[in-house]
Amino acid sequence: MEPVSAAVSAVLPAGGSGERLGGATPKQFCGLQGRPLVSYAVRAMERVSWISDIIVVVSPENIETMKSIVEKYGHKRVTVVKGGITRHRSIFNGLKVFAENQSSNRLLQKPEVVIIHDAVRPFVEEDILLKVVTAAKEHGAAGAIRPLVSTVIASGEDGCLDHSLERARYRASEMPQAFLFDVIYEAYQQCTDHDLDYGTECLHLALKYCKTNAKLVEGTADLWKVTYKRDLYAAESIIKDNLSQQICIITDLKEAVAQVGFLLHESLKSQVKVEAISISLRKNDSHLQNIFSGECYNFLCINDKEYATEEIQQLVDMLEKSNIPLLYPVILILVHLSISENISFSIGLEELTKIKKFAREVKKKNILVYGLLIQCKDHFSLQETVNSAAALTMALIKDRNPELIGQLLVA
Ligand SMILES: Nc1ccn([C@@H]2O[C@H](COP(=O)(O)OP(=O)(O)OP(=O)(O)O)[C@@H](O)[C@H]2O)c(=O)n1
Ligand SMILES: O=C(CO)[C@H](O)[C@H](O)COP(=O)(O)O
Repeated sequence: MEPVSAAVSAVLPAGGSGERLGGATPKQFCGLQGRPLVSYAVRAMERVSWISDIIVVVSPENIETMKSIVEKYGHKRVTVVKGGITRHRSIFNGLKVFAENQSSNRLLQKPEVVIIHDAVRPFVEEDILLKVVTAAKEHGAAGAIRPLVSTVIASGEDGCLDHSLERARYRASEMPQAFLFDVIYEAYQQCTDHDLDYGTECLHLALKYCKTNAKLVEGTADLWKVTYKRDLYAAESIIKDNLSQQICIITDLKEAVAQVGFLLHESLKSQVKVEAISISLRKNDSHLQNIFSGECYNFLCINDKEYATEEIQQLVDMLEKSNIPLLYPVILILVHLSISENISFSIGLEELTKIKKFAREVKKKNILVYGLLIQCKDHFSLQETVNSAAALTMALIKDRNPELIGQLLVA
C-alpha cells in the first residue's frame, strides 16, 4: 500500500464511565501489566510516524489523571481535551480543537484526514490505520468491520421475536474509523441533540448529513472493544502473550557457561524466538542495544559466579536507558550455574537475601528479576536439568508475576 500522502491526526474518545464493566475506575484507566489501558491506545497511535496530533478526550474530572499518564509514560504529540456526556459529544469536542479556538487548548493544524478510535481498543495496528485512512481519502469516510458473532434479532412490543436479520449480510462496526476532516466536522455541526445523545455510529452521521457512503474495511479480531470485565482479562493475556515472543540469552565467554547457554537456546527455540549473545557487559555491547530496540522484553543472564552484582547492575542500567521498562515490565532471569561434583546446594542464605533485595529495588524500575539455579553434577543429567530450566523460564516470561520476584527457582 502507498504511504500516506495526507496530513492525518487522531481523536481518541476516552470520556466514558465504563458502566458495563462495573469497576470502581473507568475502564480506560484500568491497569494492564501496570499501565492504564488508555496508554496502550495512545502508544498504538504514537508509534505511527505519519499521525501528527493525538487528541485524547476525557471527562472533566479525569483531565489531570490523563495529563499525568501522558507525563509518566512519555507520550508525545498528545493533547488532552474535555469530554461530553455521550461518546458523540466527546468526539465533537475533540474535533473542535482543530477548528475552533478553545479557551484551554490552542488551535491545532487542521488535518485532511482524521482517525477516530476508541481509547478502549488497545490493539490497533498501523496496517489497519493505513487502510482506513487511504479509503477515507478516496471515499470521504471509512471504518473497520468484523463478521457478526451472533445473529441480530428484533423483539416486538410483547417481548417476542419480531424478525431476525440474515447474519451473512450484516457486519459489526468496529474502530478505527477515518474521515475527511471537513466531512465529519460538517456532520457533527449539523447533528441534532438526539443524534448527539443517542447515536452510536460516526459513519452514520457522515452518511446522514454529508451523503458520504463510508468504505468498509475488514479488520482483525483484536480490534474488539474492552467492554466487560472479562475483556480486561483477555486484553492482559494478549499483552502477556505478545511480550513473551522473544528472549535474549546472555552468557560470557567461559566454556561451561556458553555450553549451558547453547543447550538452553536449543531447548527454548521451538517455543520462542531466541537471541543468544556472548558478551562482556562492560563493553556496552552494540548487539545488545539492537536487541533492546528490537522490542525484546525477556533476558536470561547466565553466569557461574556466586552473585554477579556488577554485570547485572550494568544490564539493568542499559535496560533502563533503553526506555523499554517504561512501557512494559521486563523479565530478567539470573541463571546461577553451579558446577560441582557433589549434590550439595552451593548458594548460601546471604546470596538469596541479596537477590531478593536487588529484585525489590529494580522492581521500582519495572524490571522483574528472578533467580534460577542450574546444577551440573554430570554431563548426563545436564540435558534434563536444562529442559527443566527452559520450562521454568517459559512459565516466568508467560506469567510475568510480580509477586515471585527475587525467588530462586531450582531447575
Ligand atoms: N461520554 C463519553 C462516553 C464514552 N466515551 C468513550 O467512547 C469509547 C467507547 O464507548 P464505550 O465502550 O461505550 O465506553 P463507556 O461509555 O465508558 O462504557 P459503558 O457504555 O459500559 O458505560 C470509550 O473509549 C469511552 O471512554 C467518551 O469519550 N465519552
Ligand atoms: O460501536 C461503535 C461503532 O461505531 C463504536 O465503536 C462505539 O464503540 C460505540 O460506543 P457505544 O457502545 O458507547 O455506543
